[in-house]
Amino acid sequence: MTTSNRILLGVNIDHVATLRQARGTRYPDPVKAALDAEEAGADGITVHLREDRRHIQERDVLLLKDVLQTRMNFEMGVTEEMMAFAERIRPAHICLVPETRQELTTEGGLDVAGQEERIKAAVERLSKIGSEVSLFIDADERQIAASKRVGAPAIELHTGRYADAETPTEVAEELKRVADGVAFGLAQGLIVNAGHGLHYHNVEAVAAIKGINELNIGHALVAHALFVGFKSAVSEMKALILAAALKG
Ligand SMILES: CC(=O)[C@@H](O)[C@H](O)COP(=O)(O)O
Ligand SMILES: NCC(=O)COP(=O)(O)O
Repeated sequence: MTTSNRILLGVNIDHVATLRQARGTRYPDPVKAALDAEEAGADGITVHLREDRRHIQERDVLLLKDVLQTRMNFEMGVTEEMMAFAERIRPAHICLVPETRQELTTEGGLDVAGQEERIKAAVERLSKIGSEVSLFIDADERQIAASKRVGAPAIELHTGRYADAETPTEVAEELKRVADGVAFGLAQGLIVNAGHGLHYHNVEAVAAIKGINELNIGHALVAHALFVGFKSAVSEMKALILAAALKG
């Protein structure tokens, strides 16, 4: 199997909206952040419309749909409300994620293997609107094989455990888990993306894994943007991942 050195950067703008929602203001506008990200080299824009609306709002998604020059990756829980909204906006990409209201962040991957019929129905329904559907899962062969069986063309491997690993041994183990997941996903004929918890100090090892199509990165990028501006934060991240992919 041949794999290229090309790797894409999807910029997740959720946490620009988190700052706005903290005060109920009109600023900072995630739509402005998305346009700046595109100018700085983002290959796509990711938004997660959470059931509790803690950050991104419908208004953001509707505006982005009209103004993005690249493509939207719409992250959503598998609920009727979200399915109907996705059918209305028809994003280029949809990533199905697990969601619980109380969680601090997305704490693990979607259990595709444990609910194949339900996820298969969702993938079929969303594929009909022309969206490329991916499943946000742990780097686990059982979940990857199930993702293939339910007909998803793509997966996004959750890198949170790698990002949270503390000792060098844990980091190496978690990185290997992601790399093995990428290889297994590619062998199944899936498009393999990855993301969650990646930042300027841990991203290179993941970007160096051969065959990853896209990394979705948000929280660290928004945090860095506070100090260097959104465009610089995106272009620095893009340069890092491209260099790592070329070396890897
Ligand atoms: C699914 C995913 O990994 C991201 O969309 C992430 O969920 C965004 O941030 P929060 O989990 O903090 O809402
Ligand atoms: N799917 C992962 C994502 O979009 C970004 O996650 P994070 O960088 O905000 O942790």
